[in-house]
Amino acid sequence: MSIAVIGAGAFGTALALSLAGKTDVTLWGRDTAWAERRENPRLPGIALPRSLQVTDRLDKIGARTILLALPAQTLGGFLADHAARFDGRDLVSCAKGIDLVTLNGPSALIAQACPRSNVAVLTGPSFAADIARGLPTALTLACADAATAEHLQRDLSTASLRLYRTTDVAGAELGGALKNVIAIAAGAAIGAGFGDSARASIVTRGFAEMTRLAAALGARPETLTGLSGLGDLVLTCTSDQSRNFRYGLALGAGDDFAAGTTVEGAATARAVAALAPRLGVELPISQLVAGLAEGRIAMEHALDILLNRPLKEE
Ligand SMILES: NC(=O)c1ccc[n+]([C@@H]2O[C@H](COP(=O)([O-])OP(=O)(O)OC[C@H]3O[C@@H](n4cnc5c(N)ncnc54)[C@H](O)[C@@H]3O)[C@@H](O)[C@H]2O)c1
Ligand SMILES: O=P(O)(O)OC[C@H](O)CO
Repeated sequence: MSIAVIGAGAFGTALALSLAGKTDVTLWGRDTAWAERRENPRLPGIALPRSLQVTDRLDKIGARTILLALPAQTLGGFLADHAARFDGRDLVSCAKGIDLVTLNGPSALIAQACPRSNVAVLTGPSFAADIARGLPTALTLACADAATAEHLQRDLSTASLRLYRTTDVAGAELGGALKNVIAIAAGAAIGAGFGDSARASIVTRGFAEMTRLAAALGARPETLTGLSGLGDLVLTCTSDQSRNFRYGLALGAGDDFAAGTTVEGAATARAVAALAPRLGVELPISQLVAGLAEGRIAMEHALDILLNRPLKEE
């Protein structure tokens, strides 16, 4: 068995490192100048073993199983250029977002570009640094084809990475994408000084939004209560390790935020705001995050917008 990881950011590198202890792994990045030092600046302080092959040449990727760990908004462009190379192999999406151009999730983009492939999703509560350090982590592996789900679950589990499987691709993928939006709102509440009670309300009402939207897009509600939904929501809304949460903190506090940081929830909020009226679902927190991210709504009006909505049953 051999595995390739496409995308040498923090997550792709962490997954490659974890799997390299078990099998033959090649990590592809568009910029691998760091490879000789065996330390990726996106994952500082983590030494990469010599056994992990790092390349910037896609023609070197021969593995049957490919993990795609690029940010969601860059995946469409990458597939437009390179999909033919991968069609027919097992392709595992590791991105957590909704594409702003098509309003599709990464798995649908991949399936459209590579119609002969089995497409799976690897998602769930996991910081790259935790995986890279070998800390215990549980993830969800979703694939509509049950046999492929089983073999990918086996192949991608390691001593510290425990995978659960499901055939609900939409549910698993949407949980991972939508929790990023709610994490921005949770961070904004903390950054603005609204307190932990406000954060708990946002997590709970945000989870209701995630479940509503996912159901409207064909997901099974129970998937949202699993690792990929509730599990990841809890992690991301409560940890300073999360870039989405930290971006929210900065929005709430009126601080600058480091440009170039991958914050999937900002674009995904805008995608969700575009989907909501089409699907006839109400998503006030997500729509507020979209407005904040676009600069259409000022933070000082955010609380009024949420609190002045009509009173209703829970
Ligand atoms: N970092 C984490 O803890 C973590 C955990 C779980 C899931 N994820 C998900 O993994 C995905 C990637 O996140 P990350 O943390 O690795 O991001 P990152 O910011 O660490 O790295 C992104 C990488 O993508 C590369 N890239 C960007 N555009 C590209 C393009 N067009 N072609 C080729 N390479 C390109 C960049 O060079 C960079 O190496 C996101 O969807 C994220 O939500 C991240
Ligand atoms: O740093 P974030 O906010 O992109 O979160 C990383 C992972 O998705 C957490 O599961």
